[in-house]
Amino acid sequence: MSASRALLSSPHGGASRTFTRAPTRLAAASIPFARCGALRARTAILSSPAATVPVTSSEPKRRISRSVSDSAPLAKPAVLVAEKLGEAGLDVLRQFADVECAYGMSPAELLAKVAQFDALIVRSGTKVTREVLEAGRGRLRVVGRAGVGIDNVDLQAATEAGCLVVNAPTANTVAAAEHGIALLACMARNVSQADAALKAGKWQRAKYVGVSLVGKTLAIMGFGKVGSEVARRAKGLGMHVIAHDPYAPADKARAIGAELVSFEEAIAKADFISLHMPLTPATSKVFNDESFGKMKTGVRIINVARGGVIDEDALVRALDSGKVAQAALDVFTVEPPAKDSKLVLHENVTVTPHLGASTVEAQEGVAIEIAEAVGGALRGELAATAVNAPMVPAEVRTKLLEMSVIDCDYGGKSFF
Ligand SMILES: NC(=O)C1=CN([C@@H]2O[C@H](COP(=O)(O)OP(=O)(O)OC[C@H]3O[C@@H](n4cnc5c(N)ncnc54)[C@H](O)[C@@H]3O)[C@@H](O)[C@H]2O)C=CC1
Ligand SMILES: O=C(O)C(=O)COP(=O)(O)O
Repeated sequence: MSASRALLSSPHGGASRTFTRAPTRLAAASIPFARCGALRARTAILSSPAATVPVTSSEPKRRISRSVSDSAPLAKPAVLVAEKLGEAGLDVLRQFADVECAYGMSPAELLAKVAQFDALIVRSGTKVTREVLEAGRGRLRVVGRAGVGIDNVDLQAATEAGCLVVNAPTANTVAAAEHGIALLACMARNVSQADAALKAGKWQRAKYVGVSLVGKTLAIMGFGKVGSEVARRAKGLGMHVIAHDPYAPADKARAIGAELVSFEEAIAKADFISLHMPLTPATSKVFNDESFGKMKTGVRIINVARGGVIDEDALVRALDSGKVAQAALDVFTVEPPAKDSKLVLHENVTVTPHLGASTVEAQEGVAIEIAEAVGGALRGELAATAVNAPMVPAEVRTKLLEMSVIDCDYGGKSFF
């Protein structure tokens, strides 16, 4: 059985499982999905009509998670929320689960607790390691990442443990893009340095002459959801936007007025470079001594993606030499960074403590998005935002379910 199939069928089925299919659908029907508006479309599978209609005898008998029997006693699944989640999302979770919020746990506390839960919800501050997933083995079956980046979750270990990982990939896009633009503008005009100086009683107008954005070339590295929103906004500021993304379609870039170029061309031509790729083995430390060496002298760098895409020691060297004039960083290889971090303390560096997704609106959206995703995953539905199992569009899913009925009738095998 493939890993994804293993995830979608029950890895830990058995009589101890009392979260049964039909009752949880009733619970799902009581979730106030209507308030989720646009999120609903994006999580089509989780909230599709197929997901909320009562189970009928014609529906396929395969797959859905830990069915014991339709008459088995009901027990709500238990969900552990390890980092601050918006109230709206907690409300959604409480419709179908017993929810415990345990913010600020140490890794040891998380290890000790995780086995008592069916699902764990984290943001970027919790490392869901192999150890955590092993500790949860036997009960934990869903990890929800309330945000985009899943570099803090050991996906391989999750798959091996039969644990589905879902994220909330859309609700914080605009917040992250707006923060990128905020850092770009603040850096160019020395806002944080001038603010600190003035608060310290120094009126230093000559020291804090900035640079203009209009007419400058901005290279967007990673032209996905956030990168393309940054591009749109930068166009509005009169910047010339180029982008590098090995997987982005050229027509998507063209429609925004950005030109897709190679990595080398992007870093060589840019006055400003804004990073928006995920942290993966392929992107780890791609900004290093060699790549800084190929940039224009005086280039300015914004990072709202992940600290790990930059070799931070190399960036300090590039800042010290003047190769990089300024950097504006929301993310760091180790968070929080050391108090004596040369990078954070550098006078040409503007920093924020991983605030990209931290707007009221984004946090509410992310909380609802992840609560829906976790609910759907616990009900055994194909998750639209699964990151270690295939995503299946709602219309394709409907077709597959039809085929699955036929398949069940003729031999009992499942396509999922
Ligand atoms: N600071 C913060 O609070 C936030 C940070 N993020 C970070 O931003 C990243 C991007 O988020 P989204 O745009 O929503 O994700 P996305 O998946 O929509 O976009 C990522 C893009 O990067 C591209 N990419 C992959 N490998 C690449 C490479 N080697 N070079 C260039 N491009 C590459 C992909 O093709 C994709 O288009 C997330 O992975 C996360 O780490 C996201 C939201 C908030
Ligand atoms: O969504 C992301 O990738 C983020 O980096 C946001 O992180 P956070 O949920 O604010 O800890």
